[in-house]
Amino acid sequence: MTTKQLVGQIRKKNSFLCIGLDTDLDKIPPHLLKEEDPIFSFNKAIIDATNHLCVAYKPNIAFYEAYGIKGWKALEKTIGYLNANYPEQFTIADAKRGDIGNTSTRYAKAFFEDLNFDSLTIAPYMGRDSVEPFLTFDNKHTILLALTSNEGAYDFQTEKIDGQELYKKVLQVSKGYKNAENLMYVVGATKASYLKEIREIVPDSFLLVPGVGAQGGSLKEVCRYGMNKQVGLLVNSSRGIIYASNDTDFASGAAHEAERIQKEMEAILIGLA
Ligand SMILES: O=C(O)c1cc(=O)[nH]c(=O)n1[C@@H]1O[C@H](COP(=O)(O)O)[C@@H](O)[C@H]1O
Repeated sequence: MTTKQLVGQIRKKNSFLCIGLDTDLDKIPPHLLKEEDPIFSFNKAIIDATNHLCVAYKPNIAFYEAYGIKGWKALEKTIGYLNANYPEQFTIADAKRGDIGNTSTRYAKAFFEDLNFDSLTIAPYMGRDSVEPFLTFDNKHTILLALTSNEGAYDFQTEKIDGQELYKKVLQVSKGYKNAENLMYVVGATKASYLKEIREIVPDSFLLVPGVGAQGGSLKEVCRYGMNKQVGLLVNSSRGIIYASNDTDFASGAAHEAERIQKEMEAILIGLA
């Protein structure tokens, strides 16, 4: 999907919500465990109930790898279902990969070609030659971790190197990578106070912002400094939406919570909030 198409969807739906499919067999409604593929059944019901309220889905790959071949099959079925039935949805494989160039190329093939995701999260730590292989794919997006939502972000990301915080260096240096127009960045919603300075470095890039909902980040705070002319934000909530209800009404419970966030987004977009 092109960035222009993504922006078109955001405008059409008045939503920049990304729903995280962090599907955990210990948390899904127990009646689904009798199904042949409980992970896929859960994801399908959530997607069918919420797709009109969001513009993106983000399966976190750890939740699938945790179940071995069964989990990987459920992931394949989920991305296949999204691409076949809701091709307007932007899909994010949250895998946080990145390795020497030769290996990164294989990761890129796995997620962009074999599974056909629109985008993939990548750790920037190994530098230019670990990131550039992902950037060579047309209309595929590489989402680089800049300033993450967790406490450990303060261990390295905010530390200064030659007078500049590491996360700022990641933003600045990566702008010079070949095909850098295919880059987006992760900034945690819990780090909203940093967004003004982040926007000074990457005014036009899309930001994936996880950390509202279960981690307590504020949507309003994120929008105040993070939004740009094309909106430029994908705000993710996983547990807060998909586990809003743990009963037979789980899909409508998820839709209800997604709608609550979408309405808040709509109010911000039309300037009421
Ligand atoms: O790359 C991510 O998506 C990510 C980066 C980050 O800084 N913080 C973060 O929480 N995430 C992911 O976003 C999701 C957040 O889930 P909830 O806290 O349940 O909404 C999880 O899949 C995390 O792995």
